[in-house]
Amino acid sequence: MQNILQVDHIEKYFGNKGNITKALNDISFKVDKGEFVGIMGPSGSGKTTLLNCISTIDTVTTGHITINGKDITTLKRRNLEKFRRDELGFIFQDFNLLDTLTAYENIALALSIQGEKPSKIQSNLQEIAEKLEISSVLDKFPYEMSGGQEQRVASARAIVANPSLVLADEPTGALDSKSSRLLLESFEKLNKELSTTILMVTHDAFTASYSNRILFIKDGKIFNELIKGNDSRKAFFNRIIEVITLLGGDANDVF
Ligand SMILES: Nc1ncnc2c1ncn2[C@@H]1O[C@H](COP(=O)(O)OP(=O)(O)OP(=O)(O)O)[C@@H](O)[C@H]1O
Repeated sequence: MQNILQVDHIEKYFGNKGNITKALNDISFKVDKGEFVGIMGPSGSGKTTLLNCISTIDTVTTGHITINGKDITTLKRRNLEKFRRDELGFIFQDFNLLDTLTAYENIALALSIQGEKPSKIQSNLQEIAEKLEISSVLDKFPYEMSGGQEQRVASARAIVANPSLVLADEPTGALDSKSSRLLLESFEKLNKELSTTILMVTHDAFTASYSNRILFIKDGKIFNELIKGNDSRKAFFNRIIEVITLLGGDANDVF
């Protein structure tokens, strides 16, 4: 199995002498191509910091992160932007679509920046729009769409250029339960049918239950890992709740 992400003994400190927060404290893990991995943990456990370091938005204090064979902790600043554009796709909680562009234009932007031919853009985009069930809203502006449609458009934008790794930060955070389910079913489809590799941070057990493996973080360390294996999503959900309960979390609003 091809390794897409390797995180090696990373640490991240904030602050300075006398007032240091160790946000990440010796974290190591790997993600192979085609995996759908969830990251869970209580508030302040380091999830966002970890995602920011992997997405090259922030830098680690020590350790290494390798994405698709490149050590991003040693990449020069001027190469980072190109690296992000070519290798990573981002899905945020608040969609981040451009208001003045239609859904089609928002998605196509990612490809036109890369210099793709218009005909190639159209065929890639149509295929992904069908998988995400947004073909009928491609001519609409963000204000004309539901939150769920906006997030599926944002997801199409994240994967249309076929990045090595898609990073999602609380992607269902702003969605109602029906839209969340639809979005997660599309993630499942993209992961199974296109082998899209997804790393998703969430505090929500239902959302996490769509992934195939979950890393639990507490106080900047990985303290548990759950693998879905042949479990149904419901059985996996129950196992996630067990871990959370074991840790003293509330099963309703998880962490
Ligand atoms: N820029 C910063 N400066 C100082 N401390 C920070 C900074 N960013 C994060 N921290 C601290 O690092 C720790 C981890 O924060 P992080 O935001 O990664 O947690 P999280 O698990 O994403 O939390 P949440 O679920 O609430 O978003 C916390 O103690 C936080 O206060």
